[in-house]
Amino acid sequence: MTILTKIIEAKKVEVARLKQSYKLADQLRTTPIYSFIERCEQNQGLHLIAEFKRASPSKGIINAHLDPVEQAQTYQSLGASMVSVLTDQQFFSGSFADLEKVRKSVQLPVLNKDFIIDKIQIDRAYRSGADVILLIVASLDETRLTELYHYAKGLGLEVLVEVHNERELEQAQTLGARLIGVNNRDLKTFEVDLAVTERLAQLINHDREILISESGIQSKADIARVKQAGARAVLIGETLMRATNLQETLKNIFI
Ligand SMILES: O=C(O)c1ccccc1NCC(=O)[C@H](O)[C@H](O)COP(=O)(O)O
Repeated sequence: MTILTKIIEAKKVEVARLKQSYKLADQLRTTPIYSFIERCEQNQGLHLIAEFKRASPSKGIINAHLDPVEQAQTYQSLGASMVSVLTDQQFFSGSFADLEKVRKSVQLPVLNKDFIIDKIQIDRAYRSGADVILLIVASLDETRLTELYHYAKGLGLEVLVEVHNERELEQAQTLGARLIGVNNRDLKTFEVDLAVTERLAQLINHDREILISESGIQSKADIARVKQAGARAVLIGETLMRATNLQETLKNIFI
């Protein structure tokens, strides 16, 4: 069983529990939706999506001690255009409490990084203050992907559709997705290869689609490479979570 399959199996259990316990009326959204797409349209430069991620299946514990609010505020002060928050507990040591705290502490779009397979998770993301949700093409059949995509859009959320190969990219494009995340990490083998961004970038309609290069970005050379390929944003987690001096790290790698 691949790690993605394991995560999705665990999500099915989580969703079943959520359906028993989560009442929509419990928590209404009061914050406005911050648009990441508008930011990209207003500023043609390369955007940073900075991630809060304590742990991951490929790396184990990355940094268990950081405070999500301090980290997110530092990301904001250093010029990030969006903060990504992992909310999966079992595999990434994240939580919706992290997301809610981050939402309250920054004036930036917040991406809910999770493995969404059901509308109820979108309701929870929306009510927790997320502005953008992630849909991973590899983890959904076409009908469910389409249903979840339109459901989220109907709530006013933006949707980052994540792909790793040509077939998945075609599905994202058929949906009409504007935010397309190319994951450089193969979620079956954990192998990271920036050539995935370079390859798929050639198939992107750069006039309408916003290409986000995700995972494995560690250096100025990596950023230059994906930018050269046509990426409009980079999503960086581990490199920022391990940095002892975030300002220095970003100065050194971000162009
Ligand atoms: O990071 C993992 O090990 C992982 C494993 C299985 C599914 C998803 C996984 N990561 C989620 C992500 O998309 C990354 O956190 C994100 O792209 C940032 O990557 P990085 O900069 O390499 O931390």
